[in-house]
Amino acid sequence: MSTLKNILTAITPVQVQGDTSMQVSGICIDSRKVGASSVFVAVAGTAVDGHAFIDKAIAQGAAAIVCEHMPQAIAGVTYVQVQDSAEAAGLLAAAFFEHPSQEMKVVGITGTNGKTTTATLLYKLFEALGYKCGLISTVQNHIHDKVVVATHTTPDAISVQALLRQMADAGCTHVFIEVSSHAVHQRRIAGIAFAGGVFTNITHDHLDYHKTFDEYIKVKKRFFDDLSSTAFALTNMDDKRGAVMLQNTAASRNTYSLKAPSTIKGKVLENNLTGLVMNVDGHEAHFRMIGTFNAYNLLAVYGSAVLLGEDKLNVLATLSGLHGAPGRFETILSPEDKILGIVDYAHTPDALVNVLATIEQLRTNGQQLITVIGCGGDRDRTKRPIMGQVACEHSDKAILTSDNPRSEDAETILNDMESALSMSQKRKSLRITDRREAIKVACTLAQAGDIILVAGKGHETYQEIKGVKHHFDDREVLTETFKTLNK
Ligand SMILES: CC(=O)N[C@H]1[C@@H](OP(=O)(O)OP(=O)(O)OC[C@H]2O[C@@H](n3ccc(=O)[nH]c3=O)[C@H](O)[C@@H]2O)O[C@H](CO)[C@@H](O)[C@@H]1O[C@H](C)C(=O)N[C@@H](C)C(=O)N[C@H](CCC(=O)O)C(=O)O
Ligand SMILES: Nc1ncnc2c1ncn2[C@@H]1O[C@H](COP(=O)(O)OP(=O)(O)OP(=O)(O)O)[C@@H](O)[C@H]1O
Ligand SMILES: N[C@H](CCC[C@H](N)C(=O)O)C(=O)O
Ligand SMILES: [Mg+2]
Repeated sequence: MSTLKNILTAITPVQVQGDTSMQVSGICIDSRKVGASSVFVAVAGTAVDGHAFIDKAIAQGAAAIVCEHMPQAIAGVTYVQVQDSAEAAGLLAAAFFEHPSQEMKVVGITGTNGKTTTATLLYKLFEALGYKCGLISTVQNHIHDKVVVATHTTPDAISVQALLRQMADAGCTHVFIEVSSHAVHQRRIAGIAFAGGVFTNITHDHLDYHKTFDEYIKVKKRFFDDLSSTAFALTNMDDKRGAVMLQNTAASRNTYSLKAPSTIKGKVLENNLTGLVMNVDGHEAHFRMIGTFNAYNLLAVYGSAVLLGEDKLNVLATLSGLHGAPGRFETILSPEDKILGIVDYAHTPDALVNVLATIEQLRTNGQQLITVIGCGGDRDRTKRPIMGQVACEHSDKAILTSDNPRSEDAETILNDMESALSMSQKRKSLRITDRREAIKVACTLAQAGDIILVAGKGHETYQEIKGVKHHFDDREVLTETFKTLNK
């Protein structure tokens, strides 16, 4: 427990009205979770404005309210007016939890694709090197060896500080955290002292939220703009926007690439279904990760580890034996190895192009590729026609199906996916709304030697339809179907 006065030292309020000497029991951005003596921070969201719930928070026992606009009548609690309550929520939570990030080395990974893979590999690498580590990722969070369910890629400002406190108390020395663009924009990361920031890439996604690609770039860049001079920034120079990320950062500037000039240079020497052979920073190494896109993730991991002070050769030797994150290029062979199933989390046009290009490089003459793909509802609509085209263009057969329709009508999403298909692309496509059925049809069509890619959901173990999450796991469905069809 701390006093309100104590935690207020973390921010510069516009004004404070009322007593600040009381003990506070927690910081809350959701009135529904407010308990006695907690501080409610009213944040304007995308759906509603938290300021509308101030009375409810007071009725539930809030000791203080942090807000951007002072209400007309002030009742029995302390009010703290701030410029930006989302930012204040993070800073106050960091102070409430006694700045856990300052006790560890916290590295944030941002970019459209590759965050989970890079963060997970870093976590596995540093655990293998003998450190106790934390991982905050889309798939799951880890407090050393304890798994904590993940609800977001980057948790909200309060949850993330609570998680970091648990990590510091458990003796973690390093934390690897995915930093989504939503998290930067909503200031979920305010109050985290980063030891490093990594940029993977930026391509089409989330334009429903950020509206324009320029805005999306600016938000990602802000993460680097906010790094301190003691931190490192590491960027991918082969990405068009890689250099921009470093433009205004106070952190040390470091770069990696396969093509452009950079401080950490890599070269792919071999790329096949067993993994990659690369030259990394002058040393040859074999990795279990598949595809050129993973060569970038490996360089980001290697670079971060070296910038954190680890020995280069030790890093490469340890990294060599590691597998990536679940649901990323996860292979499932049918009984007797007749058909190769690949489950991948590609849910952006760029990720889909990359994974299909990787399969194209690896397949041999005569192997047919059948792709099963859907697009999520309540997310960027403009990526749907592109993903439909990409799937048809790079596959022998594309089965367009549902992903997580969420609140949307699955048929509307499929109409969007089909809307830009050319005649020849249409001829290659099938539309099967039910995802289980779509996977079954793919398995029925596949002949011995063929490849089935099931993309978009990766590690997910549910399908969200109209607010209900039904159990669904692409890997399970593929495995079961292979068995029942005896393929
Ligand atoms: C679009 C989006 O990012 N929404 C996030 C946002 O919610 P919001 O702005 O819609 O909140 P709101 O409902 O308008 O409410 C505003 C405020 O009023 C409060 N409130 C609301 C109701 C009430 O009764 N009382 C109350 O106090 C809310 O707690 C909130 O503080 O803030 C919430 C609290 O942090 C998040 O849970 C929520 O994530 C939603 C569920 C979500 O699906 N987000 C996705 C898009 C997301 O964040 N994805 C990224 C990864 C993307 C990627 O990399 O591919 C992620 O980091 O997970
Ligand atoms: N460096 C990369 N460049 C391009 N595509 C990649 C890269 N790494 C992975 N991918 C593709 O993107 C998919 C998602 O990868 P990953 O989960 O690591 O990304 P992410 O950034 O964490 O995604 P999310 O935004 O959902 O959190 C993978 O399944 C793969 O198809
Ligand atoms: N972090 C991404 C995940 C997308 C996964 C895909 N299966 C979907 O539901 O669109 C998002 O929230 O946009
Ligand atoms: Mg992720």
